[in-house]
Amino acid sequence: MQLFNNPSKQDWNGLLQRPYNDNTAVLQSVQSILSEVKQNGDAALRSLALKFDGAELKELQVSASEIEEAEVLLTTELKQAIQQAKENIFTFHSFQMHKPRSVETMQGIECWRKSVGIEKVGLYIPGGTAPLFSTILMLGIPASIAGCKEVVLCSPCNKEGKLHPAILFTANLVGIKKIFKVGGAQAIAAMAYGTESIPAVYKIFGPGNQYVTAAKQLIQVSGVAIDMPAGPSEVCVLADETANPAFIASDLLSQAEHGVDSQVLLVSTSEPMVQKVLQEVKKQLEQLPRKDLAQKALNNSKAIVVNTMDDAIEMVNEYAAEHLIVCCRDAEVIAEKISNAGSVFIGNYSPESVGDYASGTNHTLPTNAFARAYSGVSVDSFVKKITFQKLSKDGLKNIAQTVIEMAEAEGLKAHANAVRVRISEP
Ligand SMILES: NC(=O)c1ccc[n+]([C@@H]2O[C@H](COP(=O)([O-])OP(=O)(O)OC[C@H]3O[C@@H](n4cnc5c(N)ncnc54)[C@H](O)[C@@H]3O)[C@@H](O)[C@H]2O)c1
Ligand SMILES: N[C@H](CO)Cc1c[nH]c[nH+]1
Ligand SMILES: [Zn+2]
Repeated sequence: MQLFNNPSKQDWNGLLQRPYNDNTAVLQSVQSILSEVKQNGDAALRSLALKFDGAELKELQVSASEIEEAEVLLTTELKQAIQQAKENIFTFHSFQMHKPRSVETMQGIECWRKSVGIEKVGLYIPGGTAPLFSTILMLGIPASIAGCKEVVLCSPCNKEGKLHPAILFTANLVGIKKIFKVGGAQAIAAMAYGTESIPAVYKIFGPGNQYVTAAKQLIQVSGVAIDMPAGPSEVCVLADETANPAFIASDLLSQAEHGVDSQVLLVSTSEPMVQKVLQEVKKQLEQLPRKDLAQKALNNSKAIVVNTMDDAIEMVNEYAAEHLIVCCRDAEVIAEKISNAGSVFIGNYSPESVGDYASGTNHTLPTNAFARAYSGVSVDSFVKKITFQKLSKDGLKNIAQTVIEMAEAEGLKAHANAVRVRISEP
């Protein structure tokens, strides 16, 4: 992790760049994967599974017996943990569903809006470097609360052509039956275009590596919606001299261990504090089984010291991190000043890992500064909001002149007539 001391504001933009900003090569190879799947369907999926996952697949869909067998392969403790996480995530997300409320905009004109679940959705569950079964809870629970009728799940298999039992157990727990052993950009293509085995969906959700994220961005031109670009994980920690260096180091490493393309950032007003964190990072890194991955991510990562807390807040807002941890005096007051972040963790006892797994909030979040404009996944992501209106005859009379005036000014006489014909009815 490189240390930068009081960089000038002109240098901020360069400093805050993500490591793999130029994804031209990734986009090109993903484009050819998308075309291959569009043309050759299941056959392309089999050959890409061999190429990227080393697996020779006969059936792409997980069978009912594979799902049943998975349950006995997990410990009771893990099943209980998944169940607890499910309950918290359900509690947080069920509060996001609103009952339609009708508003009378003028006398006799009633308008309302209703949320309707998207009928067919596809969930991508990352599995290249770790089987992220927690992501199934993050996507499957809001999909079920929203009332999505058809849910398709894709995740890459191992060399033996199998999905991790925790993926199968968790999918079954949230009621997902259509599970496919397909990963990477090819999974996104399959859910967008449909193949002989995999049904096409209307919207695709879920995080993934650079290939998966590029594929989600590219398939939008074919009319399929996506949740957001949720690429390689990142965390930014905002800390002053009151923070605990060991806690901060553990948070930075928790996201660095996701993969070589992750980035972590420490922004602080205290150089001595940053030095202590850097020492702690070295110490704690040695204990990690995924030390090599984390080390590569740390090579892309930065610790930045600034003069004032106002500068620090401005910097983290410009960076727009997927996750922001605020470990400062008056952390709650500072958190109120955050305008760009996927999810914020306040104070010394709110490590990001709790949001990754079990506190209740969603961990599928915008990366690569997309938090400036996108929100993380929620029940809203799985619904369309349809507006309705009903006018009485008197209501139409009340608004008639307004509409006729405006329609005629736009030169659209037929629009005006649709009102006139009704109010002139005897
Ligand atoms: N933003 C979020 O909300 C969020 C949440 C969880 C995880 N993540 C991120 O998801 C990512 C998961 O990545 P992963 O790699 O472990 O799993 P993954 O499932 O996203 O990707 C694995 C697949 O990538 C494809 N692939 C690998 N190398 C390729 C190449 N050279 N060309 C084309 N395709 C290739 C293969 O098909 C492989 O099956 C991590 O970066 C993690 O940080 C993000
Ligand atoms: N930190 C990831 C989101 O960027 C989510 C996750 C899943 N498992 C562990 N972490
Ligand atoms: Zn994580």
